[in-house]
Amino acid sequence: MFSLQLRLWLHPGAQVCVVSRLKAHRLASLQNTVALPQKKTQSLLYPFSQVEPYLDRSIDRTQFQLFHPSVEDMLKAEKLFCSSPSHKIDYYISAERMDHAPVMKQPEVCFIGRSNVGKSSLIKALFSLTPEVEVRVSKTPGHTKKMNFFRVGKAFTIVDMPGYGHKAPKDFVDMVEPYLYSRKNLVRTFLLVDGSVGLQKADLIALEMCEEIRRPYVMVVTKIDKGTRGVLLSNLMHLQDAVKTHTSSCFPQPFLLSSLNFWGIYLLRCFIAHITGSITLTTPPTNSNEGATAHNL
Ligand SMILES: Nc1nc2c(ncn2[C@@H]2O[C@H](COP(=O)(O)OP(=O)(O)OP(=O)(O)O)[C@@H](O)[C@H]2O)c(=O)[nH]1
Ligand SMILES: [Mg+2]
Repeated sequence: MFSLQLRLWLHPGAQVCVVSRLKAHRLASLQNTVALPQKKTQSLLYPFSQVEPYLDRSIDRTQFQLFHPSVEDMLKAEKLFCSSPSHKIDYYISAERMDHAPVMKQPEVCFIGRSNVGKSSLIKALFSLTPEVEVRVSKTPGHTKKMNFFRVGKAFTIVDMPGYGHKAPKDFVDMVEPYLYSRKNLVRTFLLVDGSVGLQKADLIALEMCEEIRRPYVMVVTKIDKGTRGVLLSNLMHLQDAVKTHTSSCFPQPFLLSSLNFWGIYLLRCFIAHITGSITLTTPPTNSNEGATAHNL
């Protein structure tokens, strides 16, 4: 543990992160978490470890841990989320319609889900090492009204989408569907589901839409800090069942996350860095599906 910390300080680029970190949440950086007790670090880095002991023995754990990078790989990914003069992270532009969306060559990932599910909060947590990048969140559903594009240097773009369902913008479908169908550089869609309430009717419609589009997408279970563990487990099992029986383009591993506590943020940073072809993993993925990068999609 100690030697890892030492190596971190010797890591090139660490300086840049330190400056941004002064203002950021103390858990925003993986470098701070390695000093925590092992169990706490484990649940921050691999949140599935929080629910795993409560799963029935008959349940296969493999699908929950297909993407299970090393701490070194997560550190490599984290560097991408630190802004520097040669690697600028910024809010770029907002678009109300697909034909207003900027043409970009970098691989892109987008976040969709019901209004209030925590899309903007998740992006804010991803960018917490660069607090000067403003991502607006609100407890009022329907807050994000446009597609907001954030550039991560020359590596990739992250798009925050308006939510569907309650108080969704009227033009939600006209805005988001054409984007999901035709955006050329889109390498992955992240479909967020609230872990404290589970799959809702609107989520099932979104799932169906993603299946129709037939582009790779990934489920993210948000707000795992909220509600009881029993409720989370039952919602997770239901979701896994839906993914198994009703999907063919969905990555079998759901990403468990709390933007509030930073659980799962490091893992997701690493996954994004991997699928956009921005890092090479030292530990090869165990499943060919998620081994696909921006270059071979
Ligand atoms: N407990 C808890 N609350 C969260 C989490 N993520 C987001 N929230 C809260 O959920 C509310 C909605 O968050 P947003 O990130 O604005 O949700 P959104 O999906 O972007 O919503 P729209 O822009 O309206 O579509 C805010 O009050 C957040 O503080 C989480 O991981 N845990
Ligand atoms: Mg939002």
